Amino acid sequence: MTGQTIGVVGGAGWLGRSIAAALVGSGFVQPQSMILSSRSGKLREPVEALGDVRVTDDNRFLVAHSDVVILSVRPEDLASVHINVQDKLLISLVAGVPLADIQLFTGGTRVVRAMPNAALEIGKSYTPWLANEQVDAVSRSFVQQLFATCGYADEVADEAQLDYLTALSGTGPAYPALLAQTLYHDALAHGVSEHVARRAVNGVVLHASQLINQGRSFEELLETLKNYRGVSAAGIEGMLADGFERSVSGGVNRAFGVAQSKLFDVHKTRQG
Ligand SMILES: NC(=O)C1=CN([C@@H]2O[C@H](COP(=O)(O)OP(=O)(O)OC[C@H]3O[C@@H](n4cnc5c(N)ncnc54)[C@H](OP(=O)(O)O)[C@@H]3O)[C@@H](O)[C@H]2O)C=CC1
Ligand SMILES: O=C(O)[C@@H]1CCC=N1
Repeated sequence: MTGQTIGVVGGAGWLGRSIAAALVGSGFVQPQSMILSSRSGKLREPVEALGDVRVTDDNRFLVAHSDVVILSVRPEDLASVHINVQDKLLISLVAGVPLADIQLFTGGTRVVRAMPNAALEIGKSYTPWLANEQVDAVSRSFVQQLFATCGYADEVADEAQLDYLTALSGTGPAYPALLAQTLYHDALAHGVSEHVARRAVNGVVLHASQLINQGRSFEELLETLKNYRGVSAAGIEGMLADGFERSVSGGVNRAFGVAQSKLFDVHKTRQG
C-alpha cells in the first residue's frame, strides 16, 4: 500500500472513477487517502468500491491535499481546470496533449503521460506511460505499480509511441466492438435472429478470443486454423484479400493522426 494521497481531477468520469475503484479496491490506497473532483463536486452515481473517498468541486483543494495528482478530464474541458501542481507528481491521462504542454498548463515539473483504456473499469487496462526527465526512478516505479494495479503497464520510449498506442490500445473496446457489430449485421443479413446473432457474435468476440495467449499466440491460432484448409481458412483469406489489413491499418493511422494533433491549445489558456 502507498502512503501517498492520490487526487483525481475528473474523478467522476469513466476513467477517473475506474482508477479510483481499482486503487481503493485493491488496497493500493486507503479511501481516506483518495480525493476525486468533478464540476458538481459529486459522483454522478455512487460507486460502491470507493467507500468514503472525498469528492470535491475544488481542484485547488484537491491539489493542496494530494501528493500525486491524476488529470482525467476531456481535452476540451482542460481550460476549466485551474491548478498549479508545482513539484507534485502529475499524471495526465488526457489524449492528444504532449508532456511539454501538460507541464506548462499545470505548472508541473514532474510530469507523466499515461494512456489506459476503458478496460480499467474491470481492472484490466493495458497502460503504456512516459515520464519526463525530472521523474526519478522511485516515482517511475510508483507509476508502474499504480497502473499494474489497474491491469498491466509498460514504460515506453517516446511521445510518438504513446500517441500511436493511444490509437492502438487507448481506444480499448472500440475495434473489438466494431468487429462484433460488423459480424452481427452480416448474421442478420443472412436471416439469423437478433437473439442468436448476438449470442453467436459474443461467443466469438468475448469467448473464443480468450484462447489467445492461453498457451497459444494469435499467430499460432491463425496457423492452426488455416491448416484445416477449410472454412476458417476461407474466411481469413477472404478478409485479407478484401483489404482487411489495409482497412485496420488505415483506421489506426487516422486515429494516430488525431492523437498527434494536439487536442488542446495550451497557449490560449493561462493557469494560476
Ligand atoms: N475513456 C477512455 O477509454 C479513455 C480516455 N482517455 C482520456 O482520459 C480523459 C478522461 O476520459 P473519460 O474518463 O472517458 O471522460 P469522462 O467524460 O467520462 O470524464 C471526465 C470527467 O471530467 C470531469 N470534469 C470536467 N471538467 C472538470 C473540471 N474543471 N474539474 C473537475 N472535473 C471536471 C467531468 O465531471 P463533471 O461533468 O461531473 O464535472 C467528467 O466526469 C480524457 O482526456 C480522455 O482523452 C484516455 C484513454 C482512454
Ligand atoms: O477517443 C478518445 O479520444 C479517447 C482517447 C483514447 C480513448 N478514448
